[in-house]
Amino acid sequence: MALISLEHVSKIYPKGTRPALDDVTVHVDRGDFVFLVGASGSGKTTLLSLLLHEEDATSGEIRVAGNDLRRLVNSQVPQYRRSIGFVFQDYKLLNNKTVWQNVAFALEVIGTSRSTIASLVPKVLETVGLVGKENNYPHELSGGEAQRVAIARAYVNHPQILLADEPTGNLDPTTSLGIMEVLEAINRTGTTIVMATHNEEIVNSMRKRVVELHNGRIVRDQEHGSYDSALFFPDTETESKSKAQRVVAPISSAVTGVGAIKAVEAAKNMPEHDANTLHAMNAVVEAMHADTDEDGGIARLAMSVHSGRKGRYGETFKSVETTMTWGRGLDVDAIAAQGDTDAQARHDDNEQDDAAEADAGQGHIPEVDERASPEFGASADNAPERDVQLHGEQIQRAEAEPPAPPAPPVGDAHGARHGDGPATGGGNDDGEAAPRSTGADDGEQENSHHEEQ
Ligand SMILES: Nc1ncnc2c1ncn2[C@@H]1O[C@H](COP(=O)(O)OP(=O)(O)OP(=O)(O)O)[C@@H](O)[C@H]1O
Repeated sequence: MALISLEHVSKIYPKGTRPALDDVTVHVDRGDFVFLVGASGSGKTTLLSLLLHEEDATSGEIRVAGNDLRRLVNSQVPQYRRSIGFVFQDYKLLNNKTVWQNVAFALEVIGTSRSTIASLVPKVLETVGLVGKENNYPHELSGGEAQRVAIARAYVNHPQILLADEPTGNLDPTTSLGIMEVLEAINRTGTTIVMATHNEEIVNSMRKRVVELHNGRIVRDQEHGSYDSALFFPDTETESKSKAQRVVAPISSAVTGVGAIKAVEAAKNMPEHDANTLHAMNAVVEAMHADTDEDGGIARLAMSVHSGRKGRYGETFKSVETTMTWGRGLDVDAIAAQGDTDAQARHDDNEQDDAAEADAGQGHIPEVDERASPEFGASADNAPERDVQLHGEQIQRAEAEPPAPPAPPVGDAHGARHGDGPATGGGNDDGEAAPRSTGADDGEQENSHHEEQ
């Protein structure tokens, strides 16, 4: 039985001109790690919002851990959300609380005893590499540290599902690597992760399952996908280099040096659930120490980061300020001002180019990287035209034409592969009581995930 199951789900917002999600069928098994990719506006956040029950589907059926979300009454929603951890691009930390208090708060709101909180919080902070930052307030943290607090808070009660919406969207590549290591370790302990991302390099390196949305429809569901398979292995030389990288596998982490946790003693005298959570936390620590990067995803990502990959991926590793044009946390005014400056610079350049072309007698052909630069937007919509792989078919996108129309959704086909039919009955599908918290209902988060921190 799938842990998460969407059957013919559509979502039309009141002011929407088209469905944000259009007949989406997808199943996620327990323990999966799924990347949700797609251009801005393709429906990734909407899908996560439906899973969190922040929004209701217009039609279709959603079941999460045995809960039929259509039948969830308001009073059940907080309890439901406690079985799901979520992490957002802009962290959503409580600004008037320290790192320690932010994580502790997620436990306080579900009635965890003080002694258990006192035991758990240091361990989860150790797990995510934040020892020494316990008393810092959010404004005294780097972006990577803030995101690790958010992950600690989302994970402190060991949810069976972790949803992440662009968790590395505001972070530089090296910091993102540390975040991915933590998420990977959490996933290895059995937590199912669904992560929406625009980050090509992460998706390409990790080679987890990739579900791609286009205009609200699923156009790709690939077991070990990349952001764009045709791009990632454009030729055999690149592929063989990649294989060589996998053998080297050095891991540089922002979260190494975490000490092993002696769980057994600490778990004595704890309520059963708290003890389970502590054990789960230890499992994450062990997973990170075990260095069992079995499929080499973290190693590949580390190699990409440290090699400062150039060429087609060059834009990915420019500084975050110049690449993350989709980032919600960016200063729009500054970008607009920069745009004016850039426009003037382009105007000046064009005048020079025109003069040069007149001399040379040939047209100006823009470089690929130039068109992918921030002035054009680095989103998939504006990415350089290229061959794309949809449903195993090679589709040639014509230069300067709009993106190819979406292929028919593959949700049904995938459902046949993953689907076990809709869950029946209430409660978790494994018969366990739902884990109690993730900080999902910690007041600030419940309001809206568009809220500014
Ligand atoms: N509250 C809303 N009301 C009306 N339309 C909405 C609302 N939220 C999202 N939409 C629309 O639904 C579509 C899908 O948006 P969504 O935020 O899910 O996309 P996304 O893939 O997450 O995009 P991004 O990568 O930019 O975050 C878009 O056309 C968007 O304008």
